[in-house]
Amino acid sequence: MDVGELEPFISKFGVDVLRKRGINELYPPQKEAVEKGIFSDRNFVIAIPTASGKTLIAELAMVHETIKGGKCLYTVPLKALASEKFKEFKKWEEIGLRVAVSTGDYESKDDWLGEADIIVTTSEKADSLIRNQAGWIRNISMLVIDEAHLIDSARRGAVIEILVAKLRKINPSARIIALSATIPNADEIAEWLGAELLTSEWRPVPLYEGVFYPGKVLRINDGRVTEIKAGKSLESLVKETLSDGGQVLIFESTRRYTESLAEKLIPVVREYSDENPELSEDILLENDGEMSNKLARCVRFGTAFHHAGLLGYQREIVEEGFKKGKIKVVTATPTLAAGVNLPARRVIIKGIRRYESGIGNVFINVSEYKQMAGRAGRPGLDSHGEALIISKTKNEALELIKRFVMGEPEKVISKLGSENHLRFHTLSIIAEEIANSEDEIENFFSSTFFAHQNEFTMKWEIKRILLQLVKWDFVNADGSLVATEIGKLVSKLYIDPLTGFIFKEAGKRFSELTDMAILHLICRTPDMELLYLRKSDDWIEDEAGFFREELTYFPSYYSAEYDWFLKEFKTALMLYDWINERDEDIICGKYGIAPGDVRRIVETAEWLLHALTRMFEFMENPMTTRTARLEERVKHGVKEDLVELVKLKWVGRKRARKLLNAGIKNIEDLHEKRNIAERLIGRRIVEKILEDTS
Ligand SMILES: Nc1ncnc2c1ncn2[C@@H]1O[C@H](COP(=O)(O)OP(=O)(O)OP(=O)(O)O)[C@@H](O)[C@H]1O
Repeated sequence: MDVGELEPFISKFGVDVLRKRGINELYPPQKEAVEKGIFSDRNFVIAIPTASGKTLIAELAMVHETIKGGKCLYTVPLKALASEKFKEFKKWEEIGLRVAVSTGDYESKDDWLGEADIIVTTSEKADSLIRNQAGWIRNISMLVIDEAHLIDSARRGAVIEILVAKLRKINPSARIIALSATIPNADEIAEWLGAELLTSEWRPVPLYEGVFYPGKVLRINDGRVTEIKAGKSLESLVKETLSDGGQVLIFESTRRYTESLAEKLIPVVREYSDENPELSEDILLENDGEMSNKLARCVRFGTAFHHAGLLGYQREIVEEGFKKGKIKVVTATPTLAAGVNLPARRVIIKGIRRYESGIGNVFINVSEYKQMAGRAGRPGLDSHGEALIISKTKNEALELIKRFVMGEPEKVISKLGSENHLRFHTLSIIAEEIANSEDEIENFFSSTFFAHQNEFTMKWEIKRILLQLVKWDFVNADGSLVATEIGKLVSKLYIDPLTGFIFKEAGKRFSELTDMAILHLICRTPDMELLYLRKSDDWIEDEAGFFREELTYFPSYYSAEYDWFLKEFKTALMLYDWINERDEDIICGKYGIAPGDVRRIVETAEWLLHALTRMFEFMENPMTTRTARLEERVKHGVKEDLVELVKLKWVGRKRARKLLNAGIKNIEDLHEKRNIAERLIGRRIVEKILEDTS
């Protein structure tokens, strides 16, 4: 179908936008979506393979919707994906559509979004906007859920269901379009949404799947296995693709393996890659610790590793470098398959097992395998993509074929039933006055996917949770259910009610706490990501003993909570080192983590300190100024005297300290003493700082 045929729905100018992007013909599933009524007022579930043009189907529907005067909300699971989609959708501004992205702080209404036609955001942010009663939410006439199969995610899935249920309450006529990977029970999701189902196996680049064992590749085509001669090692597979002008993406099970493999492949890759001195230098822009240096060395010679320990800007450099062909091989943990669009001609799955504590090595899910394999093949560049699982022997290879290549992905199962999700969302629907009786709460949950999948009622769970919320003073149950003022605040802050309760109790009991005690307090909440305890972490106990008198809680050595407490304390101690300007590399070594972990935990701590400050403020606790100051220090990882300087982009804690020691306190000083600054932190960095502040 020529895109010209879309003119009645997206206007002539809309068609021009498509053509400018090089899109002249619709892909078969896109054509089917048009024929099935994507421009009608029906809901849709679109479950088709990766890169087969799902996003474009939603874009067309949204453009049509906004031309009709509607307003669209496009939700994604990750902040990084929101920016990616925002950049893509901005092309529609050419025809006058207003596109916006919002992933910022919770507890804001973002009123400026009222002006936008298409808003891209994470599911959590969308839910928080509803909680903060953003008026424009009522005008949303279309909700697009990207990666809807993530309803299955234990941590992030529940909010997707809640979002749908809330939007249906607020605006029953709003359309819903769910985009999903291919899953066996897409029909169940479609039934739940009362939606038209579109499934297809079509791919823009054909995908060959297979298994490698030394000397052979077994390729599966239409259920038949063909033996193909191959080299003896993973290196030979990489060489083969590179010598043919392709790129390789390799999945490994742990971060450590991705790093050592990327390094090991340098001698193979450098034969086929130009050196990338600038990219390599850029990797060290904000951090020059051990991991960053390792990555810089790899990137210089055309390989890279990609995992959650990298800093955000380093991940971007790797992704862009790979897309531009400067990086030929990326070794990644499975998180990359779920999040980023980074196709390669050959995908190699080396880590087909994952370590589960208490169980040992287990196979990954078939759906995870399919996500990874689906990354093979770059549209327009490769005639086909190839996904290969690495095995040691022919027997193992045959087993892997049966299990993964021929296997069916797992069904999507709702995770809303767990107590923490129910507690979190029950308070919110009471606070937002969506429900004010037990029956109404039950009725609300009955419109979720969980209720669609499960016959039993949630009556008893809801009763139990209500008792708890009343006991914590977040809900008043005299007559109809009403959220108390502090209960409303907890809901708007987007924290678990249990976190709210811990903060409230601390606010009642204490009017003076040390930095360490406050950091430990936030680490006691269920919203905090805790560090693991390693066998070599005996020293944590000694350190905890040292701070014993300051802490708000210190269980007995014999209690069941003691080990958990040590994890909380270890995390708090890491934050304490961070705000006292301990070297980041030393922190990483001391706690067994990478810079990306430090930043992730810091970001969570910052958010929780903000929530704590808001609650203390509400309770008129005198520690409010102290917790607010601590929030700033945690954000930048500095002692108090550096807070101003680190607000400049590219000025981290180390650079700021060097500058301050030389008497440079702000941007004016930097201009004045540019020569000194360049000597201290490097010419390129100073240039970047001045560029970004001019
Ligand atoms: N009809 C088309 N003709 C040419 N290119 C297209 C067409 N439709 C989509 N594309 C391009 O194909 C690429 C992948 O499309 P898109 O991102 O929509 O796939 P997707 O199914 O949403 O992928 P994912 O599963 O990763 O979310 C994009 O670069 C997009 O611009």
